Amino acid sequence: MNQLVHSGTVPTLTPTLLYLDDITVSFDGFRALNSLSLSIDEAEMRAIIGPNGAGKTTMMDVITGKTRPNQGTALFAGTHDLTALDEAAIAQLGIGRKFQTPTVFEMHSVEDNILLSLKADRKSFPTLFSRRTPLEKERIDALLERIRLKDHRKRKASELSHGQKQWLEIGMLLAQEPRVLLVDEPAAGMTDQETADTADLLREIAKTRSVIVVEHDMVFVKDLGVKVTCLHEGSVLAEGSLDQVSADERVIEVYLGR
Ligand SMILES: Nc1ncnc2c1ncn2[C@@H]1O[C@H](COP(=O)(O)OP(=O)(O)OP(=O)(O)O)[C@@H](O)[C@H]1O
Repeated sequence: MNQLVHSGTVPTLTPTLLYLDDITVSFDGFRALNSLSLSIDEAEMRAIIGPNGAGKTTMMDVITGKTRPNQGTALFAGTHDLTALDEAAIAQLGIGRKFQTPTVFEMHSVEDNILLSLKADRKSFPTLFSRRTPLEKERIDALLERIRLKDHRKRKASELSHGQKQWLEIGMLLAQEPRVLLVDEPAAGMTDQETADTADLLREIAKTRSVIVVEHDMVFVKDLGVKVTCLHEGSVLAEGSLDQVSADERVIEVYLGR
């Protein structure tokens, strides 16, 4: 959905999907988010960087309804007020979140993990033994291809490498057709090759969906090649290309170092 944004005197239509404005979250008086404003377009990938304690996780918690802000606006697709919805309702809207540690069904095969996610709205136990519809089979194949696990479909998830488990979980989230995917440090603990493949995977996903990636690995962020937002003390410190943000004196001071 497009959102009307007034730039100067001429209103223009921009495809804003996620709009945060003046978000503040206080924990016993300490502001984890301090008047944070940020907007993400439809099918945009954004990298969020910043020092420990900058508020990155708290921002994701606000978007997914885990934490309620004390003040501010959080709109999804121009109309849905995220501050008024619970986590389940927000997930239903199409906001998927991947935490840092992979959570897959270890004892099930790779393809059954995807199948369970396709059918997540039904009871999982009977569905594993029920026939796969041709449409389900087609979707599982497409997802396995996308997450680079087609040749591993029959293996137990527990046998996958750490990187492959991360991809599997991304595939499970994709099975739910999110409009935006929030991903927390996907490259942590991956080999160099897996890290490069993950950057490719996220770029492919971002052709049709928005992706927000929280990341500390600057090589990976460079590889993503997307707009970067640096948070500090709960607000946006700098925003732009990685080159612009990493040349910013304030970012160097609080995060990147000299
Ligand atoms: N439930 C809570 N109660 C009290 N303080 C909290 C709570 N959650 C977060 N904080 C504080 O809010 C600040 C922001 O934390 P947050 O986890 O959002 O930062 P971050 O940017 O994700 O950091 P990191 O890179 O270390 O994950 C930190 O100072 C943290 O200690």
